[in-house]
Amino acid sequence: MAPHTEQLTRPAVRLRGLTRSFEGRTVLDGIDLDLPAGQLTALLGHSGSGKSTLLRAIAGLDHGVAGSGQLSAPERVSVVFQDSRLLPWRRVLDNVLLGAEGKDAGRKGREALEEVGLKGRERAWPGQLSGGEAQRAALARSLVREPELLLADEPFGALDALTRIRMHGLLRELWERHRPSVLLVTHDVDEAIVLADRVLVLDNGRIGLDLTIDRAHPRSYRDPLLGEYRERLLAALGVTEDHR
Ligand SMILES: Nc1ncnc2c1ncn2[C@@H]1O[C@H](COP(=O)(O)OP(=O)(O)OP(=O)(O)O)[C@@H](O)[C@H]1O
Repeated sequence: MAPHTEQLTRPAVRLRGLTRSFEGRTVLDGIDLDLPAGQLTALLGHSGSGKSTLLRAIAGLDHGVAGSGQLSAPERVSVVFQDSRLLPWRRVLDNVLLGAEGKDAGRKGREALEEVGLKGRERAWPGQLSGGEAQRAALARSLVREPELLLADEPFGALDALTRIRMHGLLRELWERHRPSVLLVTHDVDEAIVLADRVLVLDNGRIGLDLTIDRAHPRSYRDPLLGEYRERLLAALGVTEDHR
């Protein structure tokens, strides 16, 4: 393959035989996975199935955890968690700029805050933000680094239903504008279906289902054609009619 072709088709993340275990208990059991550059992928799985373990491995945040296998990921990676992790003693803009370098970092930080709808809140303290606003600031902080890969671990899990729906729109919008590869860990099947182009289910330490969601955006939660995907994902998660 010519070098430039390889460059174009090279996945952003490549895992081969990835294993991770804690105290002799295997959590990830030989995962093979490619995440193509620029794709928005969601990762579902039961509580304790290893979603965060996988995300932390890809982020390189799991030093000291026992494991093996091959893993390659881009250099510029941003991670967003369920809580915003803003430093309470720094103003919002200063939080966004933490670790950002270059003489135009300030301008980029202001632009990122404007993109997430926080223009005018640059000098606010994190304690003055609502939960949704704090997550917006966390997204702005991740954007400023212009990540090739955005890893998001249940970023909307602590938000109320209405705010969550707004944040879905924002994430999709930001993704369309910047096109990073995204791996979104979530418990919410509908969130996965509405946002992602591909949904993975982690089961018994492996990728149990790898589903392409072939519907145009923006998607509606009420789209009956999404129902079929929902059924398949719920079945893969072991949720049957009796459990609903
Ligand atoms: N640092 C650790 N030490 C010991 N065990 C751990 C550690 N981190 C994770 N585990 C265990 O590994 C398993 C997978 O945890 P992980 O947090 O990856 O699951 P998860 O799918 O993200 O769960 P949830 O959806 O509840 O957040 C769990 O049984 C957990 O107890």
